[in-house]
Formats: sequence, structure tokens, C-alpha cells
Amino acid sequence: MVDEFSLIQSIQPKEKRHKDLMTGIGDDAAVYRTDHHAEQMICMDTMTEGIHFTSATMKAYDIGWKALAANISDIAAMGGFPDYYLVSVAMPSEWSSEMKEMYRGMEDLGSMFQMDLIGGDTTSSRSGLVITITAVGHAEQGKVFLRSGAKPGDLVFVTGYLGESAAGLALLLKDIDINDQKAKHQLIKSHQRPMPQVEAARLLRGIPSRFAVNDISDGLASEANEIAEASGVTININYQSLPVSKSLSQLDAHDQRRFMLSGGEDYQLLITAPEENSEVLRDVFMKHGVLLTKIGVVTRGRPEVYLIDKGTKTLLTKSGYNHFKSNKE
Ligand SMILES: Nc1ncnc2c1ncn2[C@@H]1O[C@H](COP(=O)(O)OP(=O)(O)OP(=O)(O)O)[C@@H](O)[C@H]1O
Ligand SMILES: Cc1ncc(C[n+]2csc(CCOP(=O)(O)O)c2C)c(N)n1
Ligand SMILES: [Mg+2]
Ligand SMILES: [Mg+2]
Ligand SMILES: [Mg+2]
Repeated sequence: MVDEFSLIQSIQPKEKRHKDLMTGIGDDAAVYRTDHHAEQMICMDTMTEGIHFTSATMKAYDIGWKALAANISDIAAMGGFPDYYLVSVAMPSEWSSEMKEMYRGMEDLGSMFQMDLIGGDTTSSRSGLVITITAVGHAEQGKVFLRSGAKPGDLVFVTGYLGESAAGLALLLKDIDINDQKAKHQLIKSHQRPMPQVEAARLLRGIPSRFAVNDISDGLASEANEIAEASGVTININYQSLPVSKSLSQLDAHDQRRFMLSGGEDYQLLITAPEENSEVLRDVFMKHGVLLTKIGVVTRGRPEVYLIDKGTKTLLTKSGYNHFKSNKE
């Protein structure tokens, strides 16, 4: 079986039939122009029972919340603001009484951004719950952040904290345990109710600069490789610079490391920006109370990612989540 990323590569259309289509397959969302002032963007993400959640890890409310969060996150990663969403649900009969709760989760998150639910589809399922959401958003013309926008000399930043979601999942699955109940609750919440970084995208839009952005669904290592490949640059990440939350610091060092680098589902933004704009970038984020951490630099070279850990440099491969491949380390 080929892996998820080669599979997507193999279905890339050979031609664009509409000149207004700016970006199709290959980024967080597709972008097309509808008038002279705005860019429209549209994306789709699915959550499947047994793969993205089980009855032990997520309640119906959380499933709705997180499925929409993953989609809003892709709109944010393109620099957009989310406007509309459509929901397709394939549901085993035992889930039908939970449908309202799932929609309550979506509504609670969607209403934070004034999103309208505008349609969808409902079918029965004989093999677990599947929820697919399509989100539509917009950005001002010329303000779209592509994965291909990184250049040598840029600095690399990340919003928020990494690894909390994966730690929460490990706690829910009882793979690990910690005594600090407050930290445990926080990590589990990060897994069940991630907050897409719409505010960070809004702040970036206000800064006149070039940015490359990717949201972290499959883990830092994987997403950094996607920017390196799309931009044709080398990304160097300093392990000691990664932001460690107070809750994650309760875990042993090995678990912290694997969750931060390849845990996934953080839905934070990985950003590259020219060094000359980095001061204003830091100031704007600081002023608005959004955590932004400088974690590395972009250099000329092969499309690869390196991790520098106390002076030792190692190649960081796409070690994160990959459907159809074993996700064990
Ligand atoms: N089955 C498919 N058919 C057509 N295009 C696809 C398919 N699966 C993914 N794509 C496209 O491939 C690109 C990468 O998709 P991918 O799902 O890896 O990105 P993502 O949504 O940012 O990540 P994640 O799904 O991990 O949140 C996107 O442009 C997406 O629209
Ligand atoms: C029960 C259970 N087992 C494992 C995981 C971990 N997981 C599943 S999909 C994914 C990447 C993002 O998905 P996608 O690339 O489809 O957006 C990750 C990290 C989970 N959430 N629940
Ligand atoms: Mg994405
Ligand atoms: Mg996707
Ligand atoms: Mg993925």
C-alpha cells in the first residue's frame, strides 16, 4: 500500500481548466479568485471512528468541535478567515441519538467566527462514524500564505505549544499517566477541543510581509518537511527553542520529544518570515497576547529538515502521522 502523501501526489491533475484557480491540490486549502478584491478558499477534512477518535477518546460534542477545528485550521493556514461550512455524516444507528450533540460542538466553535452552516449530507454507515466537513473562507487579494513561500534567510516560528494533543491522547488511551490532575485535564482538553489559530492568521495578515504557513495536523516534523519541499529550501529547527507548556513538562523527556516533533493534531501554525520583519512580527503577537516562538532558520539547500539538539544536527524526516503507514516510531 502506498502512503498517504504519495497517493495524493498521484492524483494531482495535469492541467488547470480555470484561470481563476490559483492553488489546487498541494496546500492546506484551494484558492481561487472570485473578484478583484478577495481570494476564496475551500478545504475538506474527514474524521473516522477508530482512526481519529474512539468512544474512549472523544464524546460526540468533541467530535463535532474537532472536525470543524481541523477545517478552520486549514483556512487559517492559508491566511484566510472562515465563513461557511458543510457537513457530511455517515452514521451507524447507535450514534443517531448523538447527532445533535455533534452539531452543538460545531455550532459552539463556528459561532466564535460567525460561521454559517450551509449544507451537508447524511447517510447510514455499517462501519463506524465518519464526519467530513468542507469549509469556505476568504482573504484579501494577495494575502494568501502558501507553503511555497519560504526563502533562505527566513526565520521559522510556531504559534502556541506543541505536543499537548498527542500527550492528551496517550493519557486517554492509558499509554502514559501523570499525577498532576490539572495538567492531565489540560492535555486531554488540547486533544479533544483544539483551538484553530484564526487570530494568529489575522495578525499575520496585518503585517506587510511574505510568509509561508502550514498548520500542524501531522506533527512538526511532517509539516516542516512540507514547507521545505514546496519552497525548495532547508529548514533547521533548534530543539531547545521549542515551546514546552507547563502541562507537557510533567512528562518524561522522551515522551515530550516524540509528542512535540511527531505527535500531530496541535493545529498550531508553522510560519516562516523574512528576518527583517521578525521584530514587528514578535511585537504584534506579543501585543495581542498570542504566543509565538522562534524555533529555527531557513537556509539554501536540499528540501530537508534538520533538528539541532545541543549542537548535534540530525535529519528530521516526515515522522508524523501518515495514513496507510505504520505510525509507530
Ligand atoms: N482524496 C483526495 N483527492 C483530491 N485531493 C486531495 C485528496 N486528499 C488530499 N487532497 C489534497 O491534497 C492536499 C494535501 O492534503 P492534506 O490532507 O495532506 O493536507 P491538510 O488537510 O493540510 O492535512 P491534514 O489532512 O493532515 O489536516 C490538499 O490540497 C488536499 O485538498
Ligand atoms: C484513537 C486515535 N488514535 C490515533 C490518533 C492520532 N491521529 C489520528 S489521525 C492523526 C493526524 C491528523 O489526521 P489527518 O491527517 O487525517 O487530518 C493523528 C495524529 C487519534 N486522534 N485517535
Ligand atoms: Mg493543513
Ligand atoms: Mg486534509
Ligand atoms: Mg494528515
